Amino acid sequence: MLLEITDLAVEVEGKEVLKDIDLYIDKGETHVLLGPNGSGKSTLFMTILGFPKYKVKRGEIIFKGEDITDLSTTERVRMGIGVSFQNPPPIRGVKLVDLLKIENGQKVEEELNPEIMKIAKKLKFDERFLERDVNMGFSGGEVKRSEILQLLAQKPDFIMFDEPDSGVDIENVELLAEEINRLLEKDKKPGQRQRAGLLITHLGYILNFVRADIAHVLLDGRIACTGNPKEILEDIRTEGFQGCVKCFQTQ
Ligand SMILES: Nc1ncnc2c1ncn2[C@@H]1O[C@H](COP(=O)(O)OP(=O)(O)OP(=O)(O)O)[C@@H](O)[C@H]1O
Repeated sequence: MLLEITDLAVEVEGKEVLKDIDLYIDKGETHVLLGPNGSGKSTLFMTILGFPKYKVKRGEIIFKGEDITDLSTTERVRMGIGVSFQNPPPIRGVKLVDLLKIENGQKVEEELNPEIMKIAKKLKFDERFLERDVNMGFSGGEVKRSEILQLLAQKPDFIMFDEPDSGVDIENVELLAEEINRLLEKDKKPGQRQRAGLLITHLGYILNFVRADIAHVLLDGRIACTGNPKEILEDIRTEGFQGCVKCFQTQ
């Protein structure tokens, strides 16, 4: 198992935001996290990444067989955890090209790895764009594409995507999805994949292009439903999240 989360409870600024979270994600799997605003989806991401504000009150997080519950974010990233943020902050004074080199394990003095340059061009970034400071004045779609490009440079084994399709136009969603599929090794057979992903989506549009194996619905800080992504999305569309409450109550 790549990631094992058991009995997790998390507090943010003194408020219990997550409770009783059990989540198991194996290599080759793509999981989806659904749930209404404020249900705790981003909190779960931040906790897996180990941001100090998110205090683990109970439970543990095991990654690649190692207990990472008390490790720093830097150590977790080094072990192969990556994320594309919903609204990453601008970084004044740091050029995108230099960040990509660091994420790719290169020295800033070197030329950017030609493979990464090729992917950058596929994502519609030219050399001039890469010279810009990270996220400074980037459009919404450019931010999302830059997040995916950075992940492609970093090549983490466990990748979290926080609403990769929000605010992205149709053409660019397809482009992004193609690169997400590349990151998640969808071209290989499931048994041969080394990576796994966890994806937050509100409307599920991205799932028309990125195949997901399992969906979980977070309600009020708890996983209320787990199952087939298409069926769960359909349930939510027809019955709202209350449909999931029923499912939770009958468990
Ligand atoms: N830094 C913080 N300080 C105080 N409360 C917080 C903080 N971060 C998150 N919360 C609270 O935790 C709850 C869960 O927030 P979270 O951002 O995880 O939800 P979400 O499911 O990702 O929502 P959305 O779909 O709107 O992005 C909310 O009530 C939020 O106000």
